[in-house]
Amino acid sequence: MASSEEDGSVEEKENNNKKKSKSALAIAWLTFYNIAMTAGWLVLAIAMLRFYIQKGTHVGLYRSISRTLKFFQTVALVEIIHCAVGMVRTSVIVTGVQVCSRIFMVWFITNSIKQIQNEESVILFLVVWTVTEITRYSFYTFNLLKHLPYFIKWARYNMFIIMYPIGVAGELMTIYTALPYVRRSGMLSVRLPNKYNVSFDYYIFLIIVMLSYIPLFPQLYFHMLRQRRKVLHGEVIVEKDE
Ligand SMILES: CCCCCCCCCCCCC[C@@H](O)CC(=O)SCCNC(=O)CCNC(=O)[C@H](O)C(C)(C)COP(=O)(O)OP(=O)(O)OC[C@H]1O[C@@H](n2cnc3c(N)ncnc32)[C@H](O)[C@@H]1OP(=O)(O)O
Repeated sequence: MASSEEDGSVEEKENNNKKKSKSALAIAWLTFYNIAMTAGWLVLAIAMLRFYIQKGTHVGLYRSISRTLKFFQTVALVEIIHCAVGMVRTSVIVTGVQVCSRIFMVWFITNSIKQIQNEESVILFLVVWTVTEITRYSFYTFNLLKHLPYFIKWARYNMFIIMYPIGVAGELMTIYTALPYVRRSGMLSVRLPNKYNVSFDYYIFLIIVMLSYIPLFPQLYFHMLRQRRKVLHGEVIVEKDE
């Protein structure tokens, strides 16, 4: 009896150790990930600033930073995995919408439609994304290291109030500007007749994407407002299953 109790406690200890080492591994990974992402977005910020100071114009800025932007924004897909495996306490859907809409903007809008790369709206969302991501990833890093300066916490849960709508405005204006080029070129569209008997109109798809901001964006915005109340004002929020 005593020995089986002992066995039980040894097993329990082992399980606890496993859990501990797993979470330590997760913390190590997240710390590395957040530091790398903070650095990546800082590199982007510096590159954009240098370009503008040297050239005195935003024309050509997107092209000069596009590789770095594509790399770091695409890597953010990992965040969906973080949520899916329970490494972070965030909804997969909320993160999925946030990350996929960014990936879509980068790869299927700005990267694919060269004519719009010098639009001011592109610079608008790029600047907003960059400021937001430097704040967000440094918030996660310092939080994991348990040395979170209040101004970073404050910035993380206040700046989005203004930044989110500005970023969304930049994205929507960019898609809107892209519409005539997409219509004229017929890019990424599949016309009938073809052997698979399917058709796809990228122009219509973009209009649907723009419309989908109406139901989706408020959900992300209200999610952040709830996070703000929880973190800054200590409110206990009962989340519905998302
Ligand atoms: C195929 C075509 C698709 C087209 C779809 C079109 C519709 C799109 C509509 C939406 C448009 C969005 C546009 C957007 O791109 C515009 C902008 O971004 S503008 C710039 C302003 N943006 C922001 O401020 C972004 C705000 N959003 C976010 O921060 C996140 O992305 C979000 C997932 C929305 C919220 O984050 P989260 O729920 O994680 O909140 P918290 O930060 O408070 O964290 C919660 C807990 O999780 C821990 N956590 C999360 N991630 C990490 C990490 N990487 N490392 C460590 N820890 C992490 C965090 O610490 C919290 O833990 P705890 O609760 O234990 O403290």
